[in-house]
Amino acid sequence: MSGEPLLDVTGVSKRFGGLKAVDGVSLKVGAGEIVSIIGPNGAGKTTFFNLLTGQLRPTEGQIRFKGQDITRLRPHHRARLGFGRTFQISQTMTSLSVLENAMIGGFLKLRGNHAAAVRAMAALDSVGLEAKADRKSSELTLGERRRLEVARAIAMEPDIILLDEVMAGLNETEITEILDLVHRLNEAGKTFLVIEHNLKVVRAFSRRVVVLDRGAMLAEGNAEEVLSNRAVIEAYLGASTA
Ligand SMILES: Nc1ncnc2c1ncn2[C@@H]1O[C@H](COP(=O)(O)OP(=O)(O)OP(=O)(O)O)[C@@H](O)[C@H]1O
Repeated sequence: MSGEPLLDVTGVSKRFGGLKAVDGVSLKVGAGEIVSIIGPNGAGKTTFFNLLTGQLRPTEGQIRFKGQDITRLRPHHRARLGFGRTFQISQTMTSLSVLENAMIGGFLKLRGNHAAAVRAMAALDSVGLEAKADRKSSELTLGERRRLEVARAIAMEPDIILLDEVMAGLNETEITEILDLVHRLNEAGKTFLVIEHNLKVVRAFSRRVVVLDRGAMLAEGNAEEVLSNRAVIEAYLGASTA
């Protein structure tokens, strides 16, 4: 990573009562990287994402983005600065059209339906869903719905996109489609931080992997190094497998 990192997290913790869900995590992400975050259930991955996007405030630590301290900024301010994330398409959103769903991302930065629709169409085009823009989202397959979630994040025109288990429940073909999509967007300059359970996907996704265990960073490095690390195997797959 040369120069100032895009995202610079220093000693961030989050306490829920007696539980330290995130415990002193530091992480730098450079522009153009794809970094995967793995770890057992309850390791603190989603809590860490929520600290980054502002849904939660850290108990300790600092988060800098594009050189600015954003630790106390609200989620919509962070989104305007260039943070995008996927959110699952909820039941109520499936009654909206594919285009309307994608427009939700555009509204964050733009005023007016027309501007948001133009940007949303461009986002749908980049995920290969432009031909389905007028369909109800409920008509989409699960794989298409995940691509729509990515389109909604892209419509926010973010610098960094946080993907929270976008592969869950997808078949091999759909996983390959999303992998190709992320790599294409990455080549076009987007940075990704990805929570992923499927280790085959993690290997295909990224050169750099971060492992969280009980809130703390257990290991960090390239995928092969990290996934063959004994402490990681024990934490992630259980001591018997190590
Ligand atoms: N709002 C909350 N209040 C209290 N405890 C919470 C809250 N959110 C998360 N936790 C706890 O914090 C810990 C970390 O949870 P988190 O969801 O971040 O883990 P995770 O690594 O994303 O897990 P999974 O892989 O199962 O999604 C868990 O013990 C969880 O029960």
